[in-house]
Parts: sequence; structure tokens; C-alpha cells
Amino acid sequence: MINLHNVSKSFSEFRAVQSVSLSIGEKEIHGIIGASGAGKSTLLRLMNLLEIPDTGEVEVNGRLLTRLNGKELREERKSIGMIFQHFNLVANKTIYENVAVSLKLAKYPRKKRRERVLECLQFVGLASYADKYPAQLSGGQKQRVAIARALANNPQLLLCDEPTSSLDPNTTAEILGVLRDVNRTFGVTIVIVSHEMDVIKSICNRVTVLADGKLYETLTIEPKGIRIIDGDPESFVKQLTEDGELNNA
Ligand SMILES: Nc1ncnc2c1ncn2[C@@H]1O[C@H](COP(=O)(O)OP(=O)(O)OP(=O)(O)O)[C@@H](O)[C@H]1O
Repeated sequence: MINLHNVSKSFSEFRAVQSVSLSIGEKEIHGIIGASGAGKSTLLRLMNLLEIPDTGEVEVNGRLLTRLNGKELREERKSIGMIFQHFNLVANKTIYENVAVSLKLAKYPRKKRRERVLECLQFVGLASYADKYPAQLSGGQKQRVAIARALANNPQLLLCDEPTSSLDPNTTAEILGVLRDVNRTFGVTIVIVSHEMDVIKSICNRVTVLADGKLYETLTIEPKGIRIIDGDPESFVKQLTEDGELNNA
């Protein structure tokens, strides 16, 4: 699905990604983990050419993106969705309009847009929020809208840049559940950048470890599953006292 051949990217003198070669298979949930500044986001953004590599080739779905002209690249990007840590919704557009905009940009047939938007919102459990604005939604709901928007054009690949890093543990678990459903239901290949080991271990089946812009290792792992943490106050107290750090005296 994705083949990176010796891709490198520098910002001024700084070598953010250095000669990375990596293959990601169809329908994988592939994690990218590493320390802050390791080059994770840059590597992800090279996969849809949001960052243009200085050297190397990027192949997605059998097409060498690095050889396409602007028009061809725009066409190819329809099959690549992306979500971000801070959701990137348009504040003065409704939830419906936020999803519809990606269909409009992709010139999706006008008559079918409404049905498609509602279908996507339904999938993420937010059909009844169509007329609300982003500010009226929680962080987890905003990320669901971003997922609906990313899915609207039926992508084969979904790139996720720290998708749960602004969310609390339970909402993180919910969003990971939605991403896993996207992978299982539609067979979408997913690449997740995260600095959170629990996130990577819960749903990824292959993981790339990056260090100082270089690929350190790629491993196959058994996803551990998504753990919903009880969010009631009693459970917080229990977890704190179980650690032996506090008592109720
Ligand atoms: N557009 C840019 N201009 C200049 N430097 C950049 C740019 N984008 C990234 N960098 C630098 O490249 C390095 C790698 O950044 P990147 O965001 O890919 O790392 P990361 O592993 O995702 O880190 P973090 O987890 O902190 O987001 C960092 O030192 C960053 O400052």
C-alpha cells in the first residue's frame, strides 16, 4: 500500500527524516513511535506529500506520488484521508458543512453529497449533531467529525497525526475504537503517529520506531486491545490507592 524508498527531508540544515525506506501493507494498522523531534509527523506528512521529500520516492497504492504533477497528485490524494491532533475543523461551519467541504473539494456528485455526509456522520455516531458547530462539541466528538470528513471520499489510506493526544484516556479509547472499526469495516489502511506507547500497543499490528530521523526498527506485534478505563471518581481513588502512594486516613 505504501512504499517509501530512501526518503529524506531537511528543514534548513536540520535533517528531520534521513533515508527512510519502509513498506506498509494493505489493511495494516501501522504505528510510528519515537521521542519528540524524532521525525514522526514529518515522515507521516511525506506519505501524502504534504512534505515534499528532498530525495527518495513515495509510492502509495501503486502510484509514485513523487512523479505526479499537481493535478494528478490532487486526484490521488482523494484516496488518502488525514486526521490531526487538534482536529482542524472549520469553526464557523456546521458539522454537516465541515464534512461536506471535503466532498465539494473532490467534486463528488452534488446530488449525492447530502446522503454521503449523513452516512459518514452516522458511522461515527454523530448524525444528530449535523447542525451544531465545532465549539458545541467535546474533543472526542470533534475528532469523530474529523474522521467522518476524512472518510467521506472513501479513502483507502488514513493518516493519523497524534489523533488522541488532546484527549483523556476514555475518549482516547473511544477514538481508537472508531479507527479500528474504520479499518475492519472498510478495509482502510491506517498509519498512526503517536508518542503514547499504550495507543500504539492497543490497535497496531506493525510498528516503526524512529530515532533522530532514522528508522530504528520495524516490528510486528499482537494488538493488545482497547482498554476502557472507568471514569467515575471512585475508580480514580481506587487506582491511586492501589499504587500504594496514598491512603484514606
Ligand atoms: N516546517 C518545519 N520547519 C522547520 N523545522 C521543522 C518543520 N517541521 C518539523 N521541523 C523540525 O523537524 C524535527 C522533526 O519534527 P517532527 O514534528 O517530524 O517530529 P516528531 O517526532 O513528530 O515530534 P513531536 O512528537 O514533538 O511532534 C523537529 O526538530 C522539528 O522542529
